[in-house]
Amino acid sequence: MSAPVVVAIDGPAGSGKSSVSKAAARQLGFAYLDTGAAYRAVAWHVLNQGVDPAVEQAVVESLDEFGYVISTDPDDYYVHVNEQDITDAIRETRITDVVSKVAKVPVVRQYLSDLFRHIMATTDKPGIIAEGRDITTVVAPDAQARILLTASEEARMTRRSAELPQHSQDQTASALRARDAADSRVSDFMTAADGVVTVDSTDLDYAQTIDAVVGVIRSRMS
Ligand SMILES: Nc1ncnc2c1ncn2[C@@H]1O[C@H](COP(=O)(O)OP(=O)(O)OP(=O)(O)O)[C@@H](O)[C@H]1O
Ligand SMILES: Nc1ccn([C@@H]2O[C@H](COP(=O)(O)O)[C@@H](O)[C@H]2O)c(=O)n1
Repeated sequence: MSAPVVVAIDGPAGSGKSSVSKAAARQLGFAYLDTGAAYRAVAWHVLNQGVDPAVEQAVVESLDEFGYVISTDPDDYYVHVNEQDITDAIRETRITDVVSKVAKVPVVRQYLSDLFRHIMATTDKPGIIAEGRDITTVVAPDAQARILLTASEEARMTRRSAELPQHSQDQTASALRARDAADSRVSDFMTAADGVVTVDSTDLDYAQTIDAVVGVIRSRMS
């Protein structure tokens, strides 16, 4: 069997990485890997164990008990830790607020990056789309298609606010800015590295963005 096509997509919070990657994977019959979900799962696990996410050594030790399973089927998506379904729990604000603290721990990054590479290499689908912050640059710099999915800060805030009507727009905007600022200290997902194609969705609707991403992937496969 030939090696799967690997597609790497990075971008800032709210740029559409998860929703667009999942839809593109469905269209192409590919697997879908949400790497942010893994960092969120570590954050959930750390809090669940009563560990302070700011204490690096304790976060690293918590990985010993981290029984992580993620689905890569875009039509049947779930995240489990130690057999508990945390698919929805990892989207809670209490997780989003601390995830950058665990994501900056080098041992956590190495542990998860190895796991991502293993999942990519062993997919039974003809290809896999992995999205996150450092997939084009660190996790899979040799991917067949590498995309930076961006949108203006204003567009990203508007989209995220629509998902969180219970929060004020100011609250949502400052949380998103703070997370991008913290994550930017670890990975560069605001500028495209050499060979990475930028798709700017600021003036595209959701369907147009999926078409643009699928178009880039198909162009790299032919
Ligand atoms: N081009 C677009 N036009 C309008 N809405 C969009 C577009 N792309 C994505 N969206 C919507 O924007 C919201 C944010 O998208 P999504 O959650 O996929 O972003 P993300 O980059 O994965 O964010 P995060 O990194 O914070 O998890 C979703 O509600 C999604 O449906
Ligand atoms: N490759 C990645 C992916 C994610 N992160 C960290 O996880 C957080 C959650 O990611 P979402 O895409 O689900 O919003 C993100 O804020 C980063 O802290 C990462 O470091 N590298």
